[in-house]
Amino acid sequence: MSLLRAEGVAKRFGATAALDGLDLEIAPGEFFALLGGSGSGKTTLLRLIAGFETPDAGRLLLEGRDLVPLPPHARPVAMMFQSYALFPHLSVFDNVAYGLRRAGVPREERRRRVAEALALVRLEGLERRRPHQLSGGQRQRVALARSLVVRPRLLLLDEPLAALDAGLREATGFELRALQRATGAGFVMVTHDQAEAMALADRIGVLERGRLVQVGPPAAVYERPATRFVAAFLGGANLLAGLVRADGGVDCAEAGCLLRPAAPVGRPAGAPVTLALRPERVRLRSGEAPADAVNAARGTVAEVAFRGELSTALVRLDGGATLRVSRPSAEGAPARGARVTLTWPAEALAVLAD
Ligand SMILES: Nc1ncnc2c1ncn2[C@@H]1O[C@H](COP(=O)(O)OP(=O)(O)OP(=O)(O)O)[C@@H](O)[C@H]1O
Repeated sequence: MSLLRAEGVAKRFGATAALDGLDLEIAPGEFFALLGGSGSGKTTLLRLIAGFETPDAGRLLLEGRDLVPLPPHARPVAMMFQSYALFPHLSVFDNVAYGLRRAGVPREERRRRVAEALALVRLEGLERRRPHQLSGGQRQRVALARSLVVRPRLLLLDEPLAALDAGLREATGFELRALQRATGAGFVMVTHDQAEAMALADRIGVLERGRLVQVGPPAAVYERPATRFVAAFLGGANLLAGLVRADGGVDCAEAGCLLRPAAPVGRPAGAPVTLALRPERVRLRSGEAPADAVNAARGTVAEVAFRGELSTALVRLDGGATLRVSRPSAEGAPARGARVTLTWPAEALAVLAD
């Protein structure tokens, strides 16, 4: 059975459809990341699952049980807010114990479970401190302990790493992953950071204007984006437009060559189609390709940007399109103005649905 099941969930605020008939299934123990731009409905979905909002239509089931009639505290769900929402006047211990006290858990058990939760997030010894006496990373861990101490079946995390320094984010991300495995709870994390979502989650879902436009394992969504929005949102794919030929190839004037994807295009001859091509799948070599090349375009290097491990080159193709090419900096950067040939494997071309 799925842990969480959302069926046709809709929520409007006045004229705004924050969620527009959303279907989603989360498996037990899954780490799921919801990605989307500002205002796409990410927080609204979390608030509906937690019970802070009521859906206008649709169903929300947790382990088969209807969540909607239950008040927030009766749901086996916890939510960690982006701001952490710690009580400033309470100690770390009392912040973490809060949910247990409200649920009427006896004092001894409360002590034991708070100690367990603080050990889980490695905060032993800081029980008596107040939130203002902690670092940002420690405050984040108090918020995590407070969410986990009630042993939720599902933990909702709204931008859990957003308030941390860049340096802390990676380490804290690994910790989140380990906590998720240790507790066995399902995690649903909201983020607008695509790299973070892909690094942490078993599956990601991309929200666009209140609809989930694609759901799948990070590598699958990244390699095979379904729409222009997903392609652009996840790491800036190159988009190439062309016309389908009778033999299944795609004439692409802006690339100045024939595109031949490995998978069937699935459109009739003469139909327009757009293909996505990831910058790191493009190979760059100096010199000219033959004029009738397939999956090989000629162009001139317009810009080169060093980005540490990788360098990105912008190559203006003779057909007019500009392609982003990224490759390990260790391979050496091409010179600006150099004539180059770009090639890519057929399976790197993903046909977009729109
Ligand atoms: N209480 C509310 N009253 C009116 N409009 C709201 C309310 N909550 C959300 N909205 C609107 O619903 C839409 C979705 O908002 P939501 O907060 O879910 O987006 P989000 O994806 O979490 O965005 P962000 O990344 O900026 O937090 C937005 O257009 C927002 O302005």
